[in-house]
Amino acid sequence: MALLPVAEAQARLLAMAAPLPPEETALAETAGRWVTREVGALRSQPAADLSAMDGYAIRHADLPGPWTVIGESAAGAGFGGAVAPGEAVRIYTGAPMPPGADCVVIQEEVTREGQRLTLSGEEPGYPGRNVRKAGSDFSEGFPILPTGTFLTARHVALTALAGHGALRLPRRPRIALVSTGSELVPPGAPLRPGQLPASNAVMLQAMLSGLPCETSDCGIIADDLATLTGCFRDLDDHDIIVSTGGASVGDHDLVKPALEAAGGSIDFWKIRMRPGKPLICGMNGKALFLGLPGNPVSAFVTAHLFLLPLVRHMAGCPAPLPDRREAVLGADMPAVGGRDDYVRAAWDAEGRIRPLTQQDSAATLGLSMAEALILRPAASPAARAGESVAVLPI
Ligand SMILES: Nc1nc2c(c(=O)[nH]1)N[C@H]1C(S)=C(S)[C@@H](COP(=O)(O)OP(=O)(O)OC[C@H]3O[C@@H](n4cnc5c(N)ncnc54)[C@H](O)[C@@H]3O)O[C@H]1N2
Ligand code: MOO
Repeated sequence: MALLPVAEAQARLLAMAAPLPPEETALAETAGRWVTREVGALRSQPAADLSAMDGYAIRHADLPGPWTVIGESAAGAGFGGAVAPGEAVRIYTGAPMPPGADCVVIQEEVTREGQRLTLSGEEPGYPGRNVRKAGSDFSEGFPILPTGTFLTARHVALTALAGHGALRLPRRPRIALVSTGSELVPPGAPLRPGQLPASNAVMLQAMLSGLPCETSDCGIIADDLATLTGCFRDLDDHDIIVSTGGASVGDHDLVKPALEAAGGSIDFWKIRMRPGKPLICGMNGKALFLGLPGNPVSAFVTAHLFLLPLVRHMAGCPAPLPDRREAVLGADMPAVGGRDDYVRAAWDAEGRIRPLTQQDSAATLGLSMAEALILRPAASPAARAGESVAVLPI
């Protein structure tokens, strides 16, 4: 069977899903999610001309004073009247400018005796000095969050000031993680000969932890067709089912037959990549199904290239594929075989990218040291240090 190119497999996977329907999301829950419909300001900010400093609101034309203080304007409680020639209003940062006044002299530059105010230092240089004009940040109706915005703490502040208490954002996908393999036991559990701690589910949970999704670990399922089939059947209320292990061609690799026996379907299997070739993609009821290879490095690389983009896509991200950039190679690399090679690599002191020595797809120590994957397309000739290569930061 011909292996599917990575880009084609990614496109097919993303085409199988759409951003999930929106739900009302409290502002405190919006960071790390994407806006799928432009959001406009419900109010102008500031709503009125406000003082930017603590001092006295005056008319610039009255400089250099003196003035008679006729009242006070504090944030939340403005001055009821207007400022006439020769008058000043005590004012605080964030308080509304009284009508008639057009600038603020800061309190450090004036001397006050009773209601009499005189300039003792520097005058405000121009009309409008120390005043925030109404709408100078943004005006009502302004599109503060264009479609596709990735929401950060900065956007949350903006959105609150624009009058919103919540946003309608795609619901977070619910993801079920299934570790297949009769040899596996939970991390930290006692091991009998031949047993192995299951690392993939905790790794995937860590990879997904920064993304808007809900992850549940459905535990370890033995390599038994009936058990695995029952497990997959029970999970079709999730948005994404992710299994690890059992994706290849051995007699105990049961994910494909179990998915089919559960009523699911396979869309594609086997990708032109190393590691990660046996990746399975299909549907199980309404759930998207990703069968990642069991080898920890293969599971990591396929999750980086397929699972995380799928989650971002369902969460409304307009460009869900992993970041990719050019870097200078710090060491020679051999010619590449028939699959795109995702080589675990780290930056050297000169800022060049160097492949790590240990490239086995079961070697987690090498994976832990990697800072990026060098992408070497299938059939590439040998590359020399100093050449430019494509790199995916991880
Ligand atoms: N004859 C062939 N053999 C293999 C092929 C092939 O094309 N023909 N493909 C190889 C490739 S490439 C990969 S990758 C592996 C992956 O196969 P599976 O997805 O079926 O993985 P398993 O056999 O179940 O496990 C592989 C390896 O990883 C360990 N494992 C499994 N799950 C976990 C887990 N949750 N945590 C930690 N380690 C796990 C498992 O014990 C095995 O050692 O197949 C090649 N074979
Ligand atoms: O594709 Mo496998 O993931 O080489 O080990």
